[in-house]
Amino acid sequence: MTYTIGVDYGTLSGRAVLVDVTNGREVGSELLAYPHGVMDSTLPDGTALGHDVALQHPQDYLDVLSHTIPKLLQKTEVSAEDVIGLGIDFTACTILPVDDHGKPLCFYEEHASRSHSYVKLWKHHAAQDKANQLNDVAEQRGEVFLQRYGGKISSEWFFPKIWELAEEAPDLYDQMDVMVEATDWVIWQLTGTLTRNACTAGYKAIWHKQEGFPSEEFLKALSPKLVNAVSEKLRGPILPIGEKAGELTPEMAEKIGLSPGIAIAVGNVDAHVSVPAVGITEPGKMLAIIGTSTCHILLGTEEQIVPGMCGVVEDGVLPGLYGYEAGQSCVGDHFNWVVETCTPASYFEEAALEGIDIHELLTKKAAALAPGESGLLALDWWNGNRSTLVDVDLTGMILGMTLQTKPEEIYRALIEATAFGTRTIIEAFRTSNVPVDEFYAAGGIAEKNALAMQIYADVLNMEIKISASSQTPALGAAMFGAVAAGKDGGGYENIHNAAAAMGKTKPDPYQPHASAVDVYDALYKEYSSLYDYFGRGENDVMKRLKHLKSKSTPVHV
Ligand SMILES: Nc1ncnc2c1ncn2[C@@H]1O[C@H](COP(=O)(O)OP(=O)(O)O)[C@@H](O)[C@H]1O
Ligand SMILES: O=C(CO)[C@@H](O)[C@@H](O)COP(=O)(O)O
Repeated sequence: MTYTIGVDYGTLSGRAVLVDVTNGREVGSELLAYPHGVMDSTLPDGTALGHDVALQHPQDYLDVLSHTIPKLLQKTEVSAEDVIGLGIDFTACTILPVDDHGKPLCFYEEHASRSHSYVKLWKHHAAQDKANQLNDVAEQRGEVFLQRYGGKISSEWFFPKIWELAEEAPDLYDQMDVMVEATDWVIWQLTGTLTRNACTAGYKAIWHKQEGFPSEEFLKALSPKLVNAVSEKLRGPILPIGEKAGELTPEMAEKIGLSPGIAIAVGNVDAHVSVPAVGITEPGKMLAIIGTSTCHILLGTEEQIVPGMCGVVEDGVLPGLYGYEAGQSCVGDHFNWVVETCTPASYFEEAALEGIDIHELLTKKAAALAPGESGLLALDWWNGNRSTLVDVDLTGMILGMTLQTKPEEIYRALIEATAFGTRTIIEAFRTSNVPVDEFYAAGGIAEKNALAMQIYADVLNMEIKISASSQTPALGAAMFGAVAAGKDGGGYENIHNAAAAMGKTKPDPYQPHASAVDVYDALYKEYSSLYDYFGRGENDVMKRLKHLKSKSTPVHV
């Protein structure tokens, strides 16, 4: 028997999964919640943090490896000699400043109380003003890269974050040797060598296989301080996803209980790594990872500009293909909002009596409604619109409320709105000559909510295949570990072969129901006209309301 390990670094915890190389069977898993969690109010020494700051401690990432892997082997009684490879995936853009030995600046005692020496987590939003300025400068200069990112660079990405560091802590900026994605930093610790991955370089740091990173002139136009941001601070070879980054060093092998010299895959990202885990290796098959928010990943054979996508990157998902990413900022978050804001105590009592979760109760009641029966139609912009409008200032809306409207009707209308949002994204790809012929879903909601998946099948008029794994990213990472080991090392020659043997979806995909498809076609037309009316400038009432809100002074009585 041979095994591979995938480690999935999420926002709050890291999970290692041991997988059988021959068939993708998940033999066991171990999780460690990050001891420092997300630091958004104070640093470990009590130093207070400002608004919109979200940091992490890199020691937690190393602790995940040294705590979970030895336990995993012990629990499953698998010998370290039988593990041939390891892959990881991470949230992104999650970056940290390090010295020339890869030591994070926050590990220096003298920097322990300086927020800029820590990891800036993907949802660190304190660089929004930098993102706004960057977008203005890029637009004025006619930078072509903007089109590849739906017209806007997000404050969550690399350049706004490094600019924030350069401006607010210039001495740390000078002291750091390189700024590195956490996924690449962990791989560096495992192999002893710095490599960067094409996925985060492309989607988060505006890198293009032919054009490279943004030019020095552009960086100088942002700030003279950033002129060396690419030549020095982003140094390091960029490897395509699917390659081997190196081999496990003896020191790390000792710490994490694996054999020295096993293959370590190039770093990867949680959404993108999931694609082969459901067996996708070719164009035309979209995977949606549906949870708190949704990421859509799709492969194509050519680089096309798709309005409002998050990015297109050659080799960014699988080698030899273009990977496209799009997304919806608010999905499960809406459903939670209904639970917390629109659901009376009697529903909670009923759920407790039935011994089910409140989401399950609302879903059960919503499932008893026919499509269109509630008379409601919603716009799913509770947290802005990521694709296709790329506008964080848009807000949500529910039309058709009456005195008879019930919580389960709102719950269902929001599920429908997220499905309409996904259909809008699919149509944007199709009209831009990027085919979407099949639809796959993974993530918490794909697994837990059958009604939501049936609604998606009906709204999209497509079969929906569900990932067979409840740990899809970790499975994907483990598969890349087996590919890094190679065929001669007991793994696979390439990710295509690994996906064929190890990737899986559940039997019995969701099928569209013809009668529901017709009703949803009619509702989608209405959704689209509201989408354009409120989202494309015909009526900017959402922005005017937001503006008024920001100007108003609260009245306290
Ligand atoms: N049964 C359910 N049906 C629909 N949404 C649910 C259900 N249970 C939890 N949720 C929502 O799913 C989201 C969590 O999704 P999950 O994939 O588990 O996590 P994450 O996206 O953070 O990785 C939360 O927003 C929660 O409100
Ligand atoms: O942005 C990406 C991927 O591009 C994610 O890593 C980031 O949104 C975090 O997602 P999760 O909260 O882990 O689902």
